[in-house]
Amino acid sequence: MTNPTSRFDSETDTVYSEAGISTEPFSFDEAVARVFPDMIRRSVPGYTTIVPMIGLIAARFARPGTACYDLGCSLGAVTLAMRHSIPHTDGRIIAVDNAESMIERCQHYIALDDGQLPVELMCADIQEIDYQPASVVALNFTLQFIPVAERAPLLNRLRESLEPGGALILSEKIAFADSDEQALHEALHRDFKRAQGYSEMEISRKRNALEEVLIPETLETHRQRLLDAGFARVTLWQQSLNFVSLLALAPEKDNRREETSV
Ligand SMILES: C[S@@+](CC[C@H](N)C(=O)[O-])C[C@H]1O[C@@H](n2cnc3c(N)ncnc32)[C@H](O)[C@@H]1O
Ligand SMILES: O=C(O)C(=O)C[C@]1(C(=O)O)C=C[C@@H](O)C=C1
Repeated sequence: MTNPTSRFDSETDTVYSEAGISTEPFSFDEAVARVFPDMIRRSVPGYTTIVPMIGLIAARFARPGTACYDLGCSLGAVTLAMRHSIPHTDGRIIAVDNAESMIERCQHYIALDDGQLPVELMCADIQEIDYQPASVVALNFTLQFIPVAERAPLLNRLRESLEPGGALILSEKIAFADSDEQALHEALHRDFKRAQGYSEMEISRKRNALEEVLIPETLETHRQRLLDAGFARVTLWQQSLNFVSLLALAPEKDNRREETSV
């Protein structure tokens, strides 16, 4: 299949250029949605590899008759990757985002797509919806925008909605406990953005805008939170600089159900 990240017709991201907008905190508004494919590709090292790989991972874990979630779906890149990799059509992908400008565009791309697996779009807060029995849940650079104290309750609920052996894919920008390592990764990420054509001003403005909006945590914090939520195995399957993706697997046997049934 073609890489879903190349399906989107995107304008060049000039949101933080001279001609662009100001010093407001970052938000997923109309201006961002319009340039989003270009913005995320040029800001997140590894993004164009991670998206089709999530399709492959979903194909291994998706079970007929269950839901696959794309949480914080933006324009639906992960939804399309899953839709074209999952071999069955008995089930559905539920794609959720609380930004109207994203969901409207996502709707457009799903309508253009010829995949057979049903897709349901929801404009909603992923913390507030009821979850259906699921075999795959993807959070591709979404949890980092949820307030830190609310991350564990959300992951606990997602773990509960997963079928035995189900998979949660968590991609995040991470922080480092060691200040020298943190500084090194920040410098390398800045180099990456510069190599993608962003100016010093664009890089600095976006950094300021994201300051209290995107809160990165360490890899260890993410790993421990997933284990605490009841995942049986957590494995790092991708890292590019300070951007990682983890695969967390629900236990094959649902211990909690067994405990309550005796
Ligand atoms: C970095 S983007 C995700 C990129 C996307 N998953 C992809 O692979 O292209 C983060 C998305 O999460 C959404 N988001 C943030 N907080 C949310 C929440 N509480 N509920 C639903 N969506 C949320 C934002 O609107 C945004 O579209
Ligand atoms: O950390 C940065 O500088 C980023 O630009 C990262 C990031 C992300 O990880 O979501 C932030 C906002 C946009 O959605 C695209 C990329």
